[in-house]
Amino acid sequence: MCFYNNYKLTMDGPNRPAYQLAIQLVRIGIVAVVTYYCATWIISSVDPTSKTKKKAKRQAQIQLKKLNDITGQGNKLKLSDFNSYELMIASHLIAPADIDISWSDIAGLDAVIQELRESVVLPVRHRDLFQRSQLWRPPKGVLLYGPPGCGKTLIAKAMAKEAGMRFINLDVAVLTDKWYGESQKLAAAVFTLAQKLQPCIIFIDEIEAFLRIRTAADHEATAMMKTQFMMLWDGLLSSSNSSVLVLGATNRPQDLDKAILRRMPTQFHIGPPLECQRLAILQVILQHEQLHPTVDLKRLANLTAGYSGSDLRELCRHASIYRMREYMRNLMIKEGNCIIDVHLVDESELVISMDDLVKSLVNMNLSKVQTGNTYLAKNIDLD
Ligand SMILES: Nc1ncnc2c1ncn2[C@@H]1O[C@H](COP(=O)(O)OP(=O)(O)OP(=O)(O)O)[C@@H](O)[C@H]1O
Repeated sequence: MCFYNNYKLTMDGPNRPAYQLAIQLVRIGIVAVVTYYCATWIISSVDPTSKTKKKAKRQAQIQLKKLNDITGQGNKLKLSDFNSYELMIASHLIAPADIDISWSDIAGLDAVIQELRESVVLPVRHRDLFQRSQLWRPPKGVLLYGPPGCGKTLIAKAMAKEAGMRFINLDVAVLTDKWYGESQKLAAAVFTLAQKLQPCIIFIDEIEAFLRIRTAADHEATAMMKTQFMMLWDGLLSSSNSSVLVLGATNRPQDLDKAILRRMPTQFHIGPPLECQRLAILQVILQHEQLHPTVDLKRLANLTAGYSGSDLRELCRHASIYRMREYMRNLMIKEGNCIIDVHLVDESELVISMDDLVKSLVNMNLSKVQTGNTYLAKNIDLD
């Protein structure tokens, strides 16, 4: 008993503070973990971008998986290789296999296509050969400029597809995050992501909205972001082994900062289509449609001076809808309000006629005149 008491005294004596200390440490640990999770939860519920970030992460996951499905085993991309800013940008990623545009979908721009194939696509596809000379390397910046709806986005996508390049369709609104500091991190992420994914195109539509001439009225954060964007771009320019291309499209090249124009030495004007180009565009748009023998595309091309490719597409779409509506109207008169069996649809009655196209043209001209776009008001001889 005496021995036990002595033992307890000696063991409890020195051990007691250590035991207390251990208890304290465990308590501190628990409080730290609880505080961390509470703080994270509060920050994420207060941060209005947290939902967007989660959504972007999910989207990025899908896109990266798609890329992995077509990449070799050794080059698999892992979600953990990217930080949260890169994932925000990766949600705007398009894999070449997902691009449904090829050169054959673009009409009337053969000279531009030829030049882009030789200056950008070939050096990317035959990298080893073109690495031999500094002067053969593809440009790091290309600018497509011209009026809206004339094929700039089509060219960008077809180029990415043919060159097998990953395509970041940069949504500038993502970069202009109102949370100070975020914009710069996102701008940096655009380039680090592109480097990780190369060969890669960073496509910036309406680039003038983002990189317009710097003025004293610029917000400090915007000015810093622009400067940083240019610095990162310079890093790209000085790197000899990166296959990243910044491709900008604009309707207002005069609004672009001179420093940006200097970084995009290869520039192409995609102008309003001429008559022969309009004919080629109409042929491409209507290539899979059934046309009545009365359809005269040459005449239509002549009547559509001032129309962009996008206007021509709208014209054909409306004509096709008129045909469909007329068919439905006649059917309703004949059959009453019944559900139509698609197998019994008489295809010959859905053939687009010249009258449908001219009717669509007259209506479009009218709406253009009403909206002040009078250059399209060409008198149409309906006979
Ligand atoms: N050269 C063309 N060949 C075939 N289709 C064309 C052509 N140009 C335009 N189109 C049609 O017009 C649509 C819009 O073209 P696109 O988006 O490339 O224009 P854009 O120049 O990028 O316009 P924006 O400046 O408004 O972005 C295309 O989806 C296509 O249907």
